[in-house]
Amino acid sequence: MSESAPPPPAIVATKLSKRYGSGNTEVMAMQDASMTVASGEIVALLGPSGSGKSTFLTAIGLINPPNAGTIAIGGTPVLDGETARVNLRSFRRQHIGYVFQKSNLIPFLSAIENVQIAMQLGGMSRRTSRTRALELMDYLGVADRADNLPSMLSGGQQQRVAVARALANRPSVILADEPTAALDGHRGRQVMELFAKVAHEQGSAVIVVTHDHRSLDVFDTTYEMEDGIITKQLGNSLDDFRDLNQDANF
Ligand SMILES: Nc1ncnc2c1ncn2[C@@H]1O[C@H](COP(=O)(O)OP(=O)(O)OP(=O)(O)O)[C@@H](O)[C@H]1O
Repeated sequence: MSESAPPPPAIVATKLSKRYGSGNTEVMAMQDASMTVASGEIVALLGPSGSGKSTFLTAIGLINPPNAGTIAIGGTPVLDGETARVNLRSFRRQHIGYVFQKSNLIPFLSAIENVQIAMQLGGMSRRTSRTRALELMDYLGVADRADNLPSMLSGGQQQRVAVARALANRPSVILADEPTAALDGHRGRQVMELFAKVAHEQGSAVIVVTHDHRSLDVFDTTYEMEDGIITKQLGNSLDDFRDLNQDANF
């Protein structure tokens, strides 16, 4: 029996750089930032304010292209510097789920309609999208609030609905920018555990930007960003311990 090639990593970001402004207002927000994330892996990106985390995440999310570097998602080259290799809007809708710091739910739609709309934009019928939205909301523990407006939900419930919306189109990549910033420690941890569950059970690659060091144990790998530069910290995976042992000449 011939061995089949391993699947490509879900995310390969190579040497991403981004400059804002010019002359004396120039800021080098990201410099040669690289990261590879496997399907089913959940990664934390830490770093002080202004270190470039959102710049990196929005580049991977195909919202804010880098000036230089390449991004491949699931083996497909999508960005080469500022040049798009695919239709970014439809690629993003199909493959990437994005969760912002605030839930950004549409205030005049019910919770379930907020989830459905992500699928209906992709052409799914109202009825099918309602069934899937209910399943997702059940998975996330907010099905009982499906018909409430966002203003009637707690911050944690709103963030769960936002996560359901991000998961709606079964993205292979989920990106979350400080998703627990508005939540207390307990609810914040619940949301982080949810992301880990989605990564490990559904095989999505998940990157979470966070300042919350209390939930770091849910992540497989931790990266730190400082002055636009990313470095990998020791992960929890076997490979990292193997690497460490090799470094120490065991
Ligand atoms: N649109 C922009 N125009 C000019 N400068 C920007 C822009 N966006 C970000 N910057 C600058 O780029 C640098 C990196 O910002 P970024 O928002 O990526 O950092 P961050 O690590 O996400 O910060 P925080 O944790 O405070 O959200 C900062 O110096 C910031 O002021």
